[in-house]
Amino acid sequence: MSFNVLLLDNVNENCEEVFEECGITVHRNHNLSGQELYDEIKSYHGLVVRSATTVDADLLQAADNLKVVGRAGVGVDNIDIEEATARGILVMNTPDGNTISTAEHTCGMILALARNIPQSVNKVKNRGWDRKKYMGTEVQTKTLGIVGLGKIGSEVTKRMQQFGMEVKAYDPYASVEKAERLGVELTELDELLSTADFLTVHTPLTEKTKGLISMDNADKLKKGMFLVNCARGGIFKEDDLIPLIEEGYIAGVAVDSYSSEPPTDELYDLLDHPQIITTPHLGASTEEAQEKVAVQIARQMSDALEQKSFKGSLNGKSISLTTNKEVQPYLKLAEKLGSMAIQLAPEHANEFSFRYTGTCAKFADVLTDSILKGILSQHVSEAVNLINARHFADERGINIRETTASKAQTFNDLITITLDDGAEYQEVSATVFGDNDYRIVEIDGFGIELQLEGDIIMYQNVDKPGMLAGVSGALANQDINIASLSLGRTKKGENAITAVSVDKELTDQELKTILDLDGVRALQYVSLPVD
Ligand SMILES: NC(=O)C1=CN([C@@H]2O[C@H](COP(=O)(O)OP(=O)(O)OC[C@H]3O[C@@H](n4cnc5c(N)ncnc54)[C@H](O)[C@@H]3O)[C@@H](O)[C@H]2O)C=CC1
Ligand SMILES: O=C(O)C(=O)COP(=O)(O)O
Repeated sequence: MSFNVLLLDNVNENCEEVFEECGITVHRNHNLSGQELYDEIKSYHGLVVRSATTVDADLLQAADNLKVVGRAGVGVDNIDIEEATARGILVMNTPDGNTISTAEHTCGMILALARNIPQSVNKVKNRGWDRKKYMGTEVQTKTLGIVGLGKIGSEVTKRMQQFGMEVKAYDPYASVEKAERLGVELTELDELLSTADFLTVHTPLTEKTKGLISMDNADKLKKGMFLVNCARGGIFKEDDLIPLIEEGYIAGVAVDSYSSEPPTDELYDLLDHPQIITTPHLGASTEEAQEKVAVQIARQMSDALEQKSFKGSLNGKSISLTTNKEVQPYLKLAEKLGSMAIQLAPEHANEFSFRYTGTCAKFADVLTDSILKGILSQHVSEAVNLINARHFADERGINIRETTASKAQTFNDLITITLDDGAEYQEVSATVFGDNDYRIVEIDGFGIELQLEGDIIMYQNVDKPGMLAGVSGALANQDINIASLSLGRTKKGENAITAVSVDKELTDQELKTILDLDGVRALQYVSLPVD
C-alpha cells in the first residue's frame, strides 16, 4: 500500500526527505486551517504538526484515512489524543529532539531576567541610557527551583549549576537516585516556592500544574523571586502576573509559552509590563532541534505506517511489541479466544479476567489489547484495533483484571479468559502449538481439545452411552458434516461436555434439533473466522 502525508506548521524540510526516502508521498501546506484543512485532510494517511495546528475532534472526524498524527516536538496538548485513540489513530511525538534547545532557551531567560537584558537593549535602541535602573543580580550562589525534573528540567539543572546556582526541585514522580545523580535536592512544592530565588517550570499543563503560581499562593513565594515559564502557558496564572509584580511578591517573569498563541489582545496588554520579558514560543526554534524532530518524526511515522515499529507512540504503547515475531502467534490466539469467549459469555458480563501462563505472560499488556479487540469487534460499530480497544472497554464500564504466571504448567502457554456478569461466568482457555495451531483446551473446567476456528457447537449432556450417536445422526440428517470433535467430562456418569466442529454455519432451527435431543442439557454455538 502506498501512503501519503501532509506536513503543516513549517516542519523542517528534512522531514520531506526522510518520508520520500521511505517511499511516502509528502504534501506541504503552511497555511491550511478551518474547512480547507477538513477537506484536504481526507485523503491523507499521516499528518505532521508542531504546536500551531489544533488537531481537534472535528479535524480527526474529517480525516477518513488518517492512521497516524506526528508531533514534531514534545507537547501534544494541541492534539485530542482521546478522540484519536477512539478512532484508532496513532499519535506520536519526538520526546527528546528539542530538549537541549529548550533548556538553553530557559537558561537564557534566567540570565536575561537577572540582568534586565531585554529591557535595557530596548532602552539603548531607543537612544536611552540608564545604568542605574538596570542594576542586576548575580545568579551564582542563588537558589534555582525547578518544577518538573524531566528531560528539560535536568538539562537546565546541569547548565545552571555551572553558573554556581544551587538547584532544588519539586517533582513527585522523579526518583531520589536521579536527583542525587544530578546533585539536586528534592523538596515539597511549598518549600521550593519559599526558598527559590528563580523558579522555572518544566512540566506539561495538567490539572495539577494549571495555576501552579497565582495570587492564591502568593504568600508562599520568596519575596522578590523571578519566575520562568518555557513550558506551557497557564502554569502561572496569566491574569495574576501583574498583581504579583505590583504587590512586590515577584521581581519579574520570563514567558515563552502562552495560554493562547499568538496571545489575545488582553494577554498582549498584560505582557506589556516592563518586568515581564517574553519570547514567541521559541524554546524549540533552533536549526538543530527542528532538524532532529523533523527527521525523528518522519522515521517514526514511516515505520508505523509500514507496521515496522511503533516507537514514540503515545496512545498505543503496547502495540510497539507487535512487530516482535515472538508475540505474533500469541496475538492471534488472544484475539481468537476473545472472540470465542464473548460468544459464550453471559449477557451484560462486565468483569473480564485474563490469565496468562508461560512465555506469553511477558506480553500480557498487548495480549489484553488483542483479547479486547476480539471481544469488542463483535459489539462496537466502529473498527476496533489495538490502539482503541481499551478505550472502548473503558467506555463500556468493563473492569479488566490481568494475572500472569511465567512458569508454564500443562501447556507451554495458556491464555484463560473469564467473563463474569456477577451471577454467572464463562471460562475458556486456549493455547498455540507451534506458530499457528490454535487450540481450545478447556471450557468451564472441562478438558477439551479442538481447533480454535470455524463453527463449533458445544453442548452439555448426561454422560451416558448413545449421546454422540444421537447428535451425529441429527447432524447427518440435515446434511451437516462433522469436521472434528472433543469430549470432556467431570466424572464418569455425571456431566459431560462435547464440542463439535462442523463444516458450515448453523441456523437456529438446526441447532434446536440438537438441543431437543434427550440428554442434551444446554447448548452453545460459536462462529470463528477460519484463517
Ligand atoms: N517552549 C518550548 O518550545 C518547549 C516546551 N516544551 C514543554 O516543556 C515541558 C517539559 O518537557 P520535557 O522536559 O521534555 O518533559 P518530560 O516529560 O521529560 O518532563 C516533565 C516532568 O514533569 C514532571 N511532572 C509532571 N507533573 C508534575 C507535577 N504536577 N508537579 C511536578 N512535576 C511534574 C514529570 O514527572 C516529569 O519529570 C512540556 O510541557 C513540553 O511541552 C518542550 C519543548 C519545547
Ligand atoms: O515541543 C514542544 O512541546 C514545544 O512546545 C515546541 O513547540 P514548536 O514545535 O516550536 O511549535
